[in-house]
Amino acid sequence: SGMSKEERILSWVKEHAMAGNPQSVLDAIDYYCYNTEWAMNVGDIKGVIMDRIVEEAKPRVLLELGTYCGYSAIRMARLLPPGARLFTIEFNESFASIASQMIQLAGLQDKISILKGSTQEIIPQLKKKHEISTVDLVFLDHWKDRYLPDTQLLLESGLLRKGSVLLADNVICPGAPEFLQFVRGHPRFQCTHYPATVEYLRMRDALEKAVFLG
Ligand SMILES: O=C(c1ccccc1)c1ccc(O)c(O)c1[N+](=O)[O-]
Ligand SMILES: [Mg+2]
Repeated sequence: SGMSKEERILSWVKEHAMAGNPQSVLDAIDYYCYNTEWAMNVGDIKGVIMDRIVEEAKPRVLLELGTYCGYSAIRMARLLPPGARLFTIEFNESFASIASQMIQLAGLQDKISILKGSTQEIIPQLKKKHEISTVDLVFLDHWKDRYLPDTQLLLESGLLRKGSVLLADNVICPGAPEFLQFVRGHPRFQCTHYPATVEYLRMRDALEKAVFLG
């Protein structure tokens, strides 16, 4: 009974953002989560680091693991040129519904496709079902113990090409130690660590970028 936290965030955004203005949607989510209720959006501090990495990589096919309310999908898609596409996988039905409405409000529904289901079932289907050859950038932000198995699945599925960028949230907090050890020790990944803070808090966190060398 009653609204979920994610529904409360969505109604705040509907009241305070401007339709068709992605930045105003991001700002409204961040304002609510700084001032009213914490939520696990990547946020503005790590978001600015993400912006730079996406702008440098100029990806045309993006994959996100863990949509939640759509904040990071909107953050990345707002930077993309016409024709670029972002596919985002979400297991939780209510999160997917909230995200769909956020993305609609941002006016980015033509760039973003929400794929409902688990990463382990959807990743192997991407080539056939969504006519994807390889992905240029992957943002990992789902359950932290899935970062490593899903990275291995991406490799096995032939979805990474020379220069594909893996960008992982929360490698410090909550942490993804097995993923970090794997990519940092792997001869075909070039890793960069971006220290930051947990969204809306002062606690330390970081993004890790791992570029596949082919
Ligand atoms: O796991 C949590 C978590 C753990 C405990 C309590 C609340 C959230 C979390 C925290 C910050 C994140 O950026 C994030 O992506 C997640 N997550 O669930 O994927
Ligand atoms: Mg996160």
